Amino acid sequence: MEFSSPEAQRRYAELVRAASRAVVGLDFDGTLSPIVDDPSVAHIHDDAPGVLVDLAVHVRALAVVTGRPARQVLALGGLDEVGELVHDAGSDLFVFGQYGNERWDTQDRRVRSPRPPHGLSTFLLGLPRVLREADAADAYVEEKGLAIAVHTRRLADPQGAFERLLPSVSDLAAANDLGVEPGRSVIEVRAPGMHKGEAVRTLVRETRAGAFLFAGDDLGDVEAFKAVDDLRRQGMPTLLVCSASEEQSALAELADVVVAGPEGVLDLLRGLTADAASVRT
Ligand SMILES: O=P(O)(O)OC[C@H]1O[C@H](O[C@H]2O[C@H](CO)[C@@H](O)[C@H](O)[C@H]2O)[C@H](O)[C@@H](O)[C@@H]1O
Repeated sequence: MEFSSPEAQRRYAELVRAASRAVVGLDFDGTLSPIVDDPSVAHIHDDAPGVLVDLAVHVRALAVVTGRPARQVLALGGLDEVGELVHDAGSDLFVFGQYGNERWDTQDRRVRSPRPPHGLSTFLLGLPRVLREADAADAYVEEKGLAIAVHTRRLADPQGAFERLLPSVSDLAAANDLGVEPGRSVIEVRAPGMHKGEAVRTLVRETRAGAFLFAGDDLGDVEAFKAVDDLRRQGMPTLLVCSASEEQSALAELADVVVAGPEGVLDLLRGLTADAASVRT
């Protein structure tokens, strides 16, 4: 684990001392789940359920905060079962899906979801022309109910296709009152307004968190990082963790700790569990 500064190392020690009041917020793709070509089979890392349940004994709550639909991440992560074990350990598991538009938690156990934004069906009708004109007709289009994600990872030139598509997909989104969320070989189109930072604020309010760790890997996590940074400025012990990849470096500059992908995230959480246990005894 590589701290960005001595200050960051001190922040980790503060978080350990405040662990019993801490919420641990985790992105899914690229953080709990290794990146794969086909988004429909991006299962949680094999070790993650056990690591989360072990950590649950020491913290106030765990949360998965993702761009995925909540039902899909519950399935890919086996999070219903993880939630039962987390609950048995005396903690709670929250799932914020679609960048905070959907939610599920171990108290309620139902997915709460708003209606899809009005412009989404018109956007979808115009999308094939935009894909053809950007020479990306074979891009994979993931329909997520509240959003549409255009994936370039499986094209011959993923980055080139991404760059050709971003302006025209953004124009079509704006014409339908929608916003864009660029990510790792993906451009997501969804209603503007909600983001992962709002999920962080909701978690703090509902759990009365006294400390916060957030781990993410992509641009969609920047708002969560900003919300946690606000908490830090108010005096709360916090830690920002970047699950590093060669594809995206934006979060590394903002993080206290940079770790090597999901394996590194799980190692950090194992360390936090051990350190929090030693503080309790
Ligand atoms: O907020 P996240 O949990 O990081 O989810 C963001 C989007 O991730 C997914 O796409 C990414 O993961 C795929 C599977 O590993 C990969 O093929 C793709 O290139 C990545 O961008 C997902 O498909 C989206 O729906 C999520 O919103």
